[in-house]
Amino acid sequence: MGSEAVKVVVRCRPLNGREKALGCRMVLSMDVRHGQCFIQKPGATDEPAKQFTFDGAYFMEQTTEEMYNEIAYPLVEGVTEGYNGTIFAYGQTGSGKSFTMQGVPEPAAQKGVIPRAFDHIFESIQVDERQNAKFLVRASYLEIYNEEVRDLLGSDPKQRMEVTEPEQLKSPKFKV
Ligand SMILES: Nc1ncnc2c1ncn2[C@@H]1O[C@H](COP(=O)(O)OP(=O)(O)OP(=O)(O)O)[C@@H](O)[C@H]1O
Repeated sequence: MGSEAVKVVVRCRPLNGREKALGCRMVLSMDVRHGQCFIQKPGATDEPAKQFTFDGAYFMEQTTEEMYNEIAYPLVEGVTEGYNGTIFAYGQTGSGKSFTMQGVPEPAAQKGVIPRAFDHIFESIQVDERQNAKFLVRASYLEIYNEEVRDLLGSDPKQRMEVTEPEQLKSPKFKV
């Protein structure tokens, strides 16, 4: 994978029970090695498939473990060396964002990006051999849904937070 500052990868989940019951068919295929997706219009076999290329492509059988090792690992490794890094999942409802980021405990290969990043960071801290090195790890867990912000670790995760921009700081700040 190249050395661009921003990388975009795509993941395809299997059809769910509801989609199968409705008789939906998979219209997507992938060339995983080249990060390419092909979308074939149903019933239009004479039309060429629409083709899209990403920095990475993950199809149904690929695990979060593979995704983490290829995409997130180098980024989190950079964070342990003092660089900033962001991973975010984007997609319509039910597309698999939580499955990828939070994951499921079983099978182990589908453990999510967030718990993997936590393990990775704390392992790096444990093996850091610098004398007197101190580490501060902070975590917050916010939901932004329909322009509304909620603190999911707050005493009332349903309480809506106000987004303000203090004049002095000139940077956005969340306030309850
Ligand atoms: N790669 C995958 N393999 C198997 N099942 C998956 C995969 N991705 C998602 N699923 C399943 O699809 C369903 C929807 O996924 P998920 O809840 O992660 O979607 P979401 O994008 O977080 O949705 P929402 O925006 O509504 O919260 C879940 O039942 C999840 O277990």
